[in-house]
Amino acid sequence: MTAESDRLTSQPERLYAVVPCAGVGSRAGVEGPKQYHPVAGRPVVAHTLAALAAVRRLHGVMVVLSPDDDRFEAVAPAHPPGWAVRTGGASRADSVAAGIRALRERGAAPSDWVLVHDAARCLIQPAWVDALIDACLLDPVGGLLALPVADTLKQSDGGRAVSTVDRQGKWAAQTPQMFRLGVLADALDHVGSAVTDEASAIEAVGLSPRLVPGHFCNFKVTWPGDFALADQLLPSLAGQHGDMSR
Ligand SMILES: Nc1ccn([C@@H]2O[C@H](COP(=O)(O)OP(=O)(O)OP(=O)(O)O)[C@@H](O)[C@H]2O)c(=O)n1
Ligand SMILES: C[C@](O)(CO)[C@H](O)COP(=O)(O)O
Repeated sequence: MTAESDRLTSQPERLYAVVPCAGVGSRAGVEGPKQYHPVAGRPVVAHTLAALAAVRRLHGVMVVLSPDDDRFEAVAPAHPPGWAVRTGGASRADSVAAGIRALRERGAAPSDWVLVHDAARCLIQPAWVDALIDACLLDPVGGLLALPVADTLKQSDGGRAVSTVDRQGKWAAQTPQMFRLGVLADALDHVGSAVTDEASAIEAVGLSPRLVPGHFCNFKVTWPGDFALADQLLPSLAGQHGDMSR
């Protein structure tokens, strides 16, 4: 750990990140898992980890890899030993639960905060993570970066629009998503593997996560065209860390 994180050990509650990095990227159309595909000169996950490493309030970043991952160490040689585990599961929720268990084994407490961030959201900027922390640190539940839906929403059937869905009050969830470690662990245990984000698990136990406006560039690399878009955006984002506006 760094001198900065040593200083933080005197704080009653610590903040940790869990980075699920065990997916296969079946929609991305590239060879191998998309988190290792290069964008702007580095693998996707290397950008993600560099941004999180610059968030000074994070005490540690736990990366969850697939059991057969043989690329991580070469891609992130500076990542602290013991802070990457090969216990990723069949679903994202399983991988996140494994990351939380690994944090517990390294001394994290139920009252500590955990910020879960997709390895595949490689455009994340430290200032956006800090904005989430600032908004959630005093919140009784925690919350997530998200964007109000800007487009008209269609319900489809067989490739045709059959109705228009009211977009009022609808937000698109991003990551990081920040909750108390113990509450999140129990919620994930309660809902099982099928939920696609942490907020879903928290909602399922009757709590309402805070929605913190994110940035449209914080998209998840999902489709083949997303690599080229990330390539173009990453260099220009690096210079404007403080700007959450669009
Ligand atoms: N079993 C899984 C599935 C996903 N993830 C991670 O969760 C994040 C978001 O998931 P997604 O974009 O759906 O990744 P993939 O499952 O890799 O992609 P796809 O659904 O296209 O196969 C990614 O960083 C991915 O590596 C994970 O750790 N474990
Ligand atoms: C967590 C997430 O990135 C929020 O948008 C998303 O839910 C992941 O979903 P996926 O089904 O793994 O793509």
